[in-house]
Amino acid sequence: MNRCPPNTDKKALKRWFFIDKRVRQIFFLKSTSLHLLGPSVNHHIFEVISFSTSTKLMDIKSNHNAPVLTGTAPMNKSRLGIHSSLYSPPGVVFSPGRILTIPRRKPVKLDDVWSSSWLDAMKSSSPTHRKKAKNSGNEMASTDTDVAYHNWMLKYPSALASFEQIINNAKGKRIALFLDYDGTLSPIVDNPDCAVMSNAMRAAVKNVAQYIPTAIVSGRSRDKVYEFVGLKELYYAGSHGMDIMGPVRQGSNDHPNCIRSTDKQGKEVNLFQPASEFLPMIDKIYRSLVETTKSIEGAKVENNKFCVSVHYRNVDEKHWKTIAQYVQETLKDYPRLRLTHGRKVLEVRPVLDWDKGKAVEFLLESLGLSNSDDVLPIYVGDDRTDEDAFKVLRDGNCGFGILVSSVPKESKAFYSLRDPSEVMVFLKSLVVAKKSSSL
Ligand SMILES: O=P(O)(O)OC[C@H]1O[C@H](O[C@H]2O[C@H](CO)[C@@H](O)[C@H](O)[C@H]2O)[C@H](O)[C@@H](O)[C@@H]1O
Repeated sequence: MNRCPPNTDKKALKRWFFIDKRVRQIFFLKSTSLHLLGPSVNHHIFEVISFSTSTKLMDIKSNHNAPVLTGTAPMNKSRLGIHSSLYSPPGVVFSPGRILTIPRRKPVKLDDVWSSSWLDAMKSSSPTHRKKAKNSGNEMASTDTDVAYHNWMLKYPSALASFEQIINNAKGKRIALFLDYDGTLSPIVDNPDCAVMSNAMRAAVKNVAQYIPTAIVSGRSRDKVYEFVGLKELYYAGSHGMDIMGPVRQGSNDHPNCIRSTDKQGKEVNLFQPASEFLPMIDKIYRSLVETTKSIEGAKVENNKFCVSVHYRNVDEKHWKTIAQYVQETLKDYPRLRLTHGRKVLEVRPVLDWDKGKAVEFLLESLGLSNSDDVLPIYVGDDRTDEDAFKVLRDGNCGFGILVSSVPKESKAFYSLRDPSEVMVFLKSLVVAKKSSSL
């Protein structure tokens, strides 16, 4: 059943057909062979389907012409942390006769598959890359991108447009605010050393921290992010939450890796470093990665104390595969380290059950704000590592995440903000609400 919306002009008609075609293709894949393709493809499909309007999905779901799956299924990429994209998985062909064909491939070495999977992830973790890819196909003009973003916002409403709702939910509750740094408080820039925060943003963060307990939770080393933010009114968690400096609270934080320390102002604090035993290993792999990637123009390796970032933002795309291979080779000697993907960055970190979500729980406990119905934690972040925090809040049904993104992304957040400038408006609005006693 392929019903077209009535009274549409030519341009809208073309757009509708494109979206409809895309959703139908995906639905055929979903309805027949999802289990054969593995969780990463499942995620991919979920993401694409979230763009469609419910009316279109209803039309499509009523189509029972099941396709036939032939060929071999691609490798399950989920264990490599592959992110979904808006496009069909490479190698999957949708034939006009509704027969889904996955081409047979020559047997390949596992290593080759791994590096090409890494490459896929590197490409899909770059929103600008995805945008270029769409436009180069001439299938999706900018208006269509806008339509996609608009549809996405139905699922992740703007935290500014929904501000009144947020305030109503927060009435009578104590808010705790968690802020990611790069891409949230400072715009993404080519040189990670130059990701400074504007004075206006600094003032907004300082202001909000006067009314609401506020912590920065970053992938950067704690020292580095403190250098950028420079506000003593906040709590800081660096290295994706593996280095937390929080308040001292009697009877809490009795974790084995928690020690009393003093901050830069001489105040007594709790220092929690669950990955401290990895320090020599991280230092070693940092030096190896600097060495192995030095021949690749634009590559930059950053030591984030308990994790290492390998940046490829300034590397020509034709060398991305080489970077992936080098990092993969180096990691082979370190089974206790793993890799995650960020925004044009490969993140090497300890195999440890600790992430930004755990850091948020830890800080809430330190602040005496855990297990309390009258606390509303809000986490604002833009990256995949922030998803761990969004998930903790969503699953615990205790607060919510706000995803900062100018492109549609599947997320565990509840709300969205387009970019750091909207984050700043949101922070200022919280202050106004606090001052006017609306909160
Ligand atoms: O958790 P975050 O505070 O968001 O830190 C994540 C990574 O952010 C930085 O890299 C990103 O921002 C850079 C500056 O805009 C950009 O050049 C880079 O491409 C991005 O990936 C930081 O340099 C990394 O160490 C952090 O892990």
